[in-house]
Amino acid sequence: MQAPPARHAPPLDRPGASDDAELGVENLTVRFQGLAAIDDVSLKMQRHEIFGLIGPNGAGKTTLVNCLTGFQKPTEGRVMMAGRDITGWAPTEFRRHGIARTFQAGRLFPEMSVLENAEVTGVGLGQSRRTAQAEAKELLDWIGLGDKLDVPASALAYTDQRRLGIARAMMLSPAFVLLDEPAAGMSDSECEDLMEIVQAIPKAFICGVLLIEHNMRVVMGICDRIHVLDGGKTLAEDVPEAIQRHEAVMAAYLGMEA
Ligand SMILES: Nc1ncnc2c1ncn2[C@@H]1O[C@H](COP(=O)(O)OP(=O)(O)OP(=O)(O)O)[C@@H](O)[C@H]1O
Repeated sequence: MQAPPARHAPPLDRPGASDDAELGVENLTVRFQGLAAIDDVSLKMQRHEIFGLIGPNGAGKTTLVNCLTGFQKPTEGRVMMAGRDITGWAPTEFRRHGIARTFQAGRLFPEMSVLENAEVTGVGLGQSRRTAQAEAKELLDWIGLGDKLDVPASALAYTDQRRLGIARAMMLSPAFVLLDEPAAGMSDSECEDLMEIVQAIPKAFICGVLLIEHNMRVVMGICDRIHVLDGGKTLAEDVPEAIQRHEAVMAAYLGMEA
C-alpha cells in the first residue's frame, strides 16, 4: 500500500467543522416500541482521534451511529457538532457538513466500476465530474485500489469492497467518518492492512474516526479512546489499556472472542 497523500480537510468550509470541532450526543435515548436501544448515552469525539464504540450484539452501536448520521431520529437527547444542535438534520445534511459513514452491508453500486462508485459520491455532493474523478483516483490509489479502477464493484473481493466503502466515505474530506465493522470477515493480514488505513485517517485528513468493531485486536490496537455500550447504556469509556482491565466490560464480554 502506498503512503497516504498529505491531504488536509479544508477546516472552515463547512459550518462547525473547524480543526477542533467535536461530534457527539447528549443524553441520547432511542426507543423502538418501548424498548430502549439507546438509554441516556452521552459521548463526544474529536477530529484528531480514533474513537472506538464497542459492546455485545444488540448493545445499540449501530443505532447510535444512525443517530450520529441522521439515519435515526432520537426519542430524546441531542446530536451536537461543534456546539451546534444538529439533531433534526437529514442524512444528506450530515454528509454535506462533513459527517460520513460506511455501512455493514457496503451499499456499493454493483454494476458500476470502482472509480465510478467513488466518483458518483463526489458528484452527488456537488463536485464536478472532473474534480470528483481526480479526488476519487487519489483516494483509491491511497487505499490500495489504484489498479482496479475499471473493475465492477460486484467483482471485487469482499475486503476490497470494504476499502471502496471507506474511499467513498472519504470523498470531500469529511470532518468525521463512522466505520461500521470494517474488519468483519477479514483475515489477520487483511486486518493489518485495514488498521494501517484507519490509523492514517486522523492525521492525513484531519478527520476523527468512530470505529464500531468486534475484532478486539483491531479496536485495542488503534483506538485512542473506547466507549463501551451494553444493553443501550454506557458501561465504560476510557483508553484501551483501562478498558481491557475493566471488570464490568470483561463480564459483558465473557465468552466472547477477546
Ligand atoms: N429499526 C428497529 N426497530 C426495532 N428494533 C430495533 C431497530 N433497530 C435496532 N433495534 C433493536 O435495538 C437494539 C440495538 O440494536 P443495534 O443494531 O443498534 O445493536 P448493535 O450493538 O449494533 O448490534 P450488532 O453488534 O449485532 O450489530 C437491538 O435490540 C435491536 O434489535
